[in-house]
Amino acid sequence: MRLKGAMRTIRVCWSIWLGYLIVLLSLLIGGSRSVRLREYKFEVGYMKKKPDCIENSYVMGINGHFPGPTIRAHVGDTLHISLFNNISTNEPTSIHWHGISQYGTPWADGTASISQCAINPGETFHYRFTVDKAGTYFYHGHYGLQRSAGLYGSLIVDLALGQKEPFHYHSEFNLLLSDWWHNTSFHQELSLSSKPFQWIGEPQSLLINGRGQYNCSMAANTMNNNATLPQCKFRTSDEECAPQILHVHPNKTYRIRIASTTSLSSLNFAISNHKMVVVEADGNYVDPFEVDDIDIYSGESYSILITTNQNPNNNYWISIGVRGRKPNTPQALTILNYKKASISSSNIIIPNSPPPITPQWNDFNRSKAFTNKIHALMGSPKPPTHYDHRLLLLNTQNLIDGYTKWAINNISLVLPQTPYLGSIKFKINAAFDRRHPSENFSNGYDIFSPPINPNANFGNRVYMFNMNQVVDVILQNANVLSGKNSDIHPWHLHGHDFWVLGYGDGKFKQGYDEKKFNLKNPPLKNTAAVFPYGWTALRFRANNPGVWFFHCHIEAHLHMGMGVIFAEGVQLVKGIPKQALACGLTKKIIMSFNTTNN
Ligand SMILES: O=C1O[C@H]([C@@H](O)CO)C(O)=C1O
Repeated sequence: MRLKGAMRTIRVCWSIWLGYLIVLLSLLIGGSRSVRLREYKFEVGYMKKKPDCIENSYVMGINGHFPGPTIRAHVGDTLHISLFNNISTNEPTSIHWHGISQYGTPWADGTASISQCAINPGETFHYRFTVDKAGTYFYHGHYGLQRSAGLYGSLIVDLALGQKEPFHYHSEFNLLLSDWWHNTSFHQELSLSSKPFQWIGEPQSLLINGRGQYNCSMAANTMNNNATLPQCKFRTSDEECAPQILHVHPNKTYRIRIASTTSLSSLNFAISNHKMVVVEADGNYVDPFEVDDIDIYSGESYSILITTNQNPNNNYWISIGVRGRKPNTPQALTILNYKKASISSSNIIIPNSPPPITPQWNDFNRSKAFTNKIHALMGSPKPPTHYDHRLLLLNTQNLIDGYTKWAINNISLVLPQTPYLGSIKFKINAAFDRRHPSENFSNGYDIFSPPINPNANFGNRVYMFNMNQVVDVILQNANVLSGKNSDIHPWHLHGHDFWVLGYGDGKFKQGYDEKKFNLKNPPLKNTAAVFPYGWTALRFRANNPGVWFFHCHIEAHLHMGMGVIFAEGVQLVKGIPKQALACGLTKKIIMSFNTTNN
């Protein structure tokens, strides 16, 4: 009896301990999930590749991969990426995590001369930051023209475990779009910086996940250029440049994440016979809307849903083509393969109808109609109804000492040697021009004529905001130097999302045009286009202590000075790692600290 009793007691104790153990384990697992640290080692360097099937191309890759490895994390995770500069051509580097707020870690934003010192060859920089919003993002080089050289990759943030998206899908694909030149980024840099200036021209190829095919027959057909071109290669394996084919099952819903890291091109994305429902833009949910195709500007990302409800015995084209600039680049193509339509590594069924035709490049009304369909999903944060600070930023193409540049309110940005984050925090006046930059431009400026005074100045002033101020930015487009054109410029803000309050044609009329602002359900984005001869109105709250780049996401335009610097609450920034500021005029100061606790 006694023995039985003792056995029972032991069993009860065991089950209690087992219970404790399970709770402890689940806490440990659960706890570590909510604060999971994800570590990556990135080694940046050049490698020989053929992104568009042309031999002897050199791309900037990571760990031998182009595009770089996809980072996938959950909301709340901390990423630690140690970035080793192994670039053999003696170039510094830095990587920007596009769309990530960097709240509390502004030194990890990856902007050389702004948030950190450029990383020299042989050095390792440690990026540590938390991802706080689910969505489709990417990362890319933010030094020189390294994005054009191929330094980019995807960054996907999933919801925290247990959370649900406001839409349903069976499976997903991830497409990172880019453009590719046969001239190296060195050549491009040289031609943009020389006197007389030489424009880089349109890209030779468009790439989907780093793969394209230069001037092959199918793609070129779509440009009515049906010469005796090489066959496009659609085999699924053994061809380095063969496109990644999207294999689907019939009657399912798929999420396709699409991000554009193009250096120049505005793109149109379409899938033959399939409607798409847009559900996410730049990491924010949008009120779902159905379209046949989407426009996507450099720096933007979308998620679309498609339903595979077409004849399952066929395959369907997926295409991207150039919009917004007179195209001189064939479409990039891949295939939506219904698993029933047989496919083997050597035999792919080419869709039986031609690829979708990219809409007219200069049908800007069509572009605006798409953009105006994007609204925030109900329940998204609403914009404040009033602003505290309004900037009117006019972009012009100018000549400075005979060099062709872009200027904002007559200043073409040249970054200083010392990162602003350090020089503002430690009040080093000599590091940059402390005067207030201009918040407006002349009332009489005629945006439809070439600049009357094409001379602008170089500068590096900073727009300083008080913490939590509501800032309006009106981007105003204008004619270029030749007086014959006005380009599209996709503007990207670091450190914040902004509400896109509206777009308009012509010159922004203060006191009148704001009556048309959408304050009800404007989308939150981090990149928005300003259309030719038009304006775009943005609103954001300056609530992220740090120094933030705001610039045209066209790599060549940024290189030509098309950007401004915003700063707020820099004195609140704590714990900047020494290595972020160990250069220029902050080097001595930062090295004298015992710890990172500045
Ligand atoms: O910045 C640019 O310069 C050229 C052209 O305006 C002058 O050559 C072009 O197409 C741009 O986008």
